[in-house]
Amino acid sequence: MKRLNTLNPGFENDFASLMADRSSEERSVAEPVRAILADVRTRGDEALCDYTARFDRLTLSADKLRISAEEITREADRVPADLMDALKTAARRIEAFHAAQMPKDLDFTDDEGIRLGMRWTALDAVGLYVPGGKAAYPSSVLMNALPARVAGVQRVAMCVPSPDGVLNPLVLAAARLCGVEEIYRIGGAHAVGAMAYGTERIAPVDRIVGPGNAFVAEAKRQVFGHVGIDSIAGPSEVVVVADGNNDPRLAAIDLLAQAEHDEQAQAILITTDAAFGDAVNQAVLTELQTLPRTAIAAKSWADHGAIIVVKDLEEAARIVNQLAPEHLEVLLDEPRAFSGLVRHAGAIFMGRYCPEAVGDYVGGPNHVLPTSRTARFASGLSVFDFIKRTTTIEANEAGLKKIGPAGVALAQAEGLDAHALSLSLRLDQL
Ligand SMILES: NC(=O)c1ccc[n+]([C@@H]2O[C@H](COP(=O)([O-])OP(=O)(O)OC[C@H]3O[C@@H](n4cnc5c(N)ncnc54)[C@H](O)[C@@H]3O)[C@@H](O)[C@H]2O)c1
Ligand SMILES: N[C@H](CO)Cc1c[nH]c[nH+]1
Ligand SMILES: [Zn+2]
Repeated sequence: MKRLNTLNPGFENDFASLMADRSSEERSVAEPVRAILADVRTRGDEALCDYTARFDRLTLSADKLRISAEEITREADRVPADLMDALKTAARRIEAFHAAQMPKDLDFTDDEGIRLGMRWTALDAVGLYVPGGKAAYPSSVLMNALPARVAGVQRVAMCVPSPDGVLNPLVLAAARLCGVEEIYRIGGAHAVGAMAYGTERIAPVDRIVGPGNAFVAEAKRQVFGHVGIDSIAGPSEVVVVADGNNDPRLAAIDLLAQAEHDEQAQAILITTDAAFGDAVNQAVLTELQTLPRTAIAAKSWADHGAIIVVKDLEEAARIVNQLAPEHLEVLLDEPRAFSGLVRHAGAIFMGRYCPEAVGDYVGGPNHVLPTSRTARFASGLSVFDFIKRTTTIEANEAGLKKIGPAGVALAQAEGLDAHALSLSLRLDQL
């Protein structure tokens, strides 16, 4: 864990190295991922089976890549009723929030008599990545699949690894709840490659969405352009902004809630109170002694964790904006005022009773969020990742007469004579 204090002379250097930390890790997986993607493109299903044996310890033949309808039913039926109720509560809230996002088409005639429009169309085929290496993520099934369903996507395929061949009943129950039937038991970069390029058994999709580890995030980055992606939603991150008026244990647990996802996850505390920072660190070390996922969380905290002491909340906000974290938790009396200063964060959790875990499961907004400072330009998953726009222009003689001559002038200025003629020949007929 790094300790930083904005009053220390070396602060700028320390902070720069904290920010560089994320990108150096991404660079280290770029070459292995490139090789995996190239191999999947060349050898298709055979490569998928080889990588699944190597990384997930599961020997497969190509005809077993897809999880059968019988397996889905068998596993999903094993989920106890109370857990199904929890899943339905989450699904209801997530679906309602995403339904509220759906935009309206535009259709109007402007002052010059031209009818203009913009209509939204759902994508034909999307691929959902649901992580499953170090933990199972039924919640990510809901977060991926429900916006796709709300948007009206026709074909929804899903990849989820099953380490050692073990299927997760709740993951399959969540898929069934969302109407997802095309599910492949593969993960990692090779699953992303399969959905992007297609193989003998897996038809390619138009866009790949969903979170994953560094290999998955890098694979999505590399297939972008061939297919669309939502964002770089890699190893989890949280920045907790807290004054000294908090329970150090709660702040510590909130940091560990992200650290326990992955050794590469990053949890950062920013505080105006140095003594509180020390107390939180002590509480982290205490909690690590009993948390079941200690090995992962302790490595994340040791390698990527940080406590930054700032002189005031304005300084805290400036640092948050530079970090552009996936999640920002604001443990202050006036969280709304502070969040007004924040321009770059995937999602903000406001108030002492709104830990980030609310958003992971039952808040409603999506938990698939941009990491590695990409919240400077990217947003969390939403219905907008499953729809696209087409604009329309409709002009009659009167309209063309009004706006056509300006078009002719601009076409001639660009030296594009056929463009100019396309307009002027029609104008000449009027
Ligand atoms: N940003 C978000 O929105 C968000 C949401 C949920 C989870 N997450 C993150 O998703 C990740 C989930 O990671 P996970 O590991 O549990 O599941 P995962 O499915 O993302 O990754 C597991 C797969 O990675 C591949 N893999 C493992 N080691 C490899 C290697 N050395 N070379 C190539 N491929 C390899 C394997 O195929 C394995 O099945 C965590 O980092 C978590 O923080 C992010
Ligand atoms: N915090 C993760 C996003 O970084 C999402 C998640 C799912 N389950 C638990 N947490
Ligand atoms: Zn989480």
